[in-house]
Amino acid sequence: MLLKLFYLFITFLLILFVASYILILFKSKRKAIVEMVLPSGAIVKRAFHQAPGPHPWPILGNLDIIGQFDNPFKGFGTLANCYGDIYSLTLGHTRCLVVNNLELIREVLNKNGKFFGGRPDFLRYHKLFGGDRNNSLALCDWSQLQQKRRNLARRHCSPRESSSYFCKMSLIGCAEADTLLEELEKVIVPGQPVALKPILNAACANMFIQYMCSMRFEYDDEEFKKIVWFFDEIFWEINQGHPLDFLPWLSPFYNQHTNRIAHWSTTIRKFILDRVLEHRELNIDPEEPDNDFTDALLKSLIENENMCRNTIIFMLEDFIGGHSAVGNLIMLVFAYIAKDPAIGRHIQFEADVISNRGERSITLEDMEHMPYTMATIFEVLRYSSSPIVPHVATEDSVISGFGVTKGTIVFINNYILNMSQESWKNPQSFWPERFLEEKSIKNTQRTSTFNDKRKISEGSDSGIEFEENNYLLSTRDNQSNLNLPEFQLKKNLPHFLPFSIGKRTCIGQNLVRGFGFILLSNILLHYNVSTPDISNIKINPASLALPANCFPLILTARV
Ligand code: HEM
Repeated sequence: MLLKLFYLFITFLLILFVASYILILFKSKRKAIVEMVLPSGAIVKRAFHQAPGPHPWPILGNLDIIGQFDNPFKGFGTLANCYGDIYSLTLGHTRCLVVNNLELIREVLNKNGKFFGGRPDFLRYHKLFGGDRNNSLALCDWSQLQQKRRNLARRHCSPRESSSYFCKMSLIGCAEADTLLEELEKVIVPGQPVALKPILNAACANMFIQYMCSMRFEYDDEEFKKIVWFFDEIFWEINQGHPLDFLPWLSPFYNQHTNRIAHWSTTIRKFILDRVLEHRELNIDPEEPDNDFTDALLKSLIENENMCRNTIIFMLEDFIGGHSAVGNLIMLVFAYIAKDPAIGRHIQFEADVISNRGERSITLEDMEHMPYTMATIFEVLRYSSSPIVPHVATEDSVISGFGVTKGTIVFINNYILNMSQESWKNPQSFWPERFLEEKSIKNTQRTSTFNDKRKISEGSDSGIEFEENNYLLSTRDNQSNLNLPEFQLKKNLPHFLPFSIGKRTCIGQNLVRGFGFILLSNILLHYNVSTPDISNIKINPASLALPANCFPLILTARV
């Protein structure tokens, strides 16, 4: 009897292996069928072979190869040496395409963006957004609702320099930075390391919540502290690969993990509902202009039949959650400063000059006069190469002559772009100066006001929205008097895509730069940052996320 069971089990496994292998081979051999328009105007269907790649195993596909690397994006780069800049992989049973150079990335995200608007169907994504990842702005597939949500969010959450939203961001950021400094004074014991990340994240969360919902929370509010921590856990989680993504049949073994993810996000949504929305819904006046993002969301409930109450709770979850990205980014800046104090001293030099040695807080208007500070933020973005959320082909298409079948996940390898010897001098070194250039005469002699800015990235497809820095002549004179170096941020680096390009580019990049700058500059204006033990600072390549419970730092008040 036992022997029979054993044979049955072996037969079952064999069938499973064979079925898996047939499915994998079928998916990898299938040609993409694409309609082409001939010069005569006639439309014909043509079949295209998929890009080559390593031969897949049953069940695992090529997960065995990727699993050998401490970071998948490093692995993608190594494989490019064997298979070229575009190649296919099979992860579990999912067909994937990896693109490794700028031209190909543009071809996917810009030229053919309409065919690659989907997102992967990972179980963890569903768990984070109430069982349906389409509730999330960043993890949903492209749709009309998404277009509407993006437009609404862009209006409020992508403040342009000339807008009133930008002034609002500056005021909120500076007020919260002052409160943070008071908070730090309370918790810092001279010479002792402090767990900075939760406090920094709380300050970022308050900046975001004030900007989007016109309210803030105390740093010792236990519920607030909890959701800030959970947001940070989610940011870490979402930046990690997980076996479940490609082997979803393992889910019974990861129940505890997925339940934990669901718990984090339901707790956050309950907080948003109880402590933010309920109070706001009572006070909404449809006749009054929008005061903030929450007003706009609540009004869209009345105006747009596609919107429902859940949609706006999820949108607030998504957008308030953006604060964790800023907190992690600034923690990373501090990590690099702790490793190389000269970087901190350069930023402090700029901060001292602009604020007349701390006589006033640093505001967003100072951003363009502190190019080294911004260059340091950009260098962290380059060096940590935040992965671009994978895209998915929504129909058969062609990239660089290779067929891409519907459902293929496309990995955009911006890590390889950021570490390329051709694009960057000594890419392995952390060197903010690479983002600076000497200010041209043309630029420094312009006479225009702070509000008179022309966006020069128009027509460029760089994900970074650069503004031309036109200083008032008087401001320039001040600058020379103050002896600031005549440098500016390099503009329009087409190979630098930290926020991606195309129709799903990041909506939060202006908030990142604005709030990130205010936090970094004001903290360094008042404190030196160091570490009790440099070996504690562990930074993963190709990741902007640090574990929620990460290294402490020593903050020493400047005299
Ligand atoms: C350092 C911080 C950040 C980095 C490096 C970053 C980077 C990115 C990248 C690479 C994408 C993917 C674009 C694509 O799929 O092609 C993205 C999407 C997105 N980001 Fe960010 N982001 C940051 C912070 C934020 C913040 C603070 C917010 C919100 C307040 C935000 C909101 C979004 C949204 C909504 C999307 C999805 C857009 C869509 O799929 O249509 N991000 N971000």
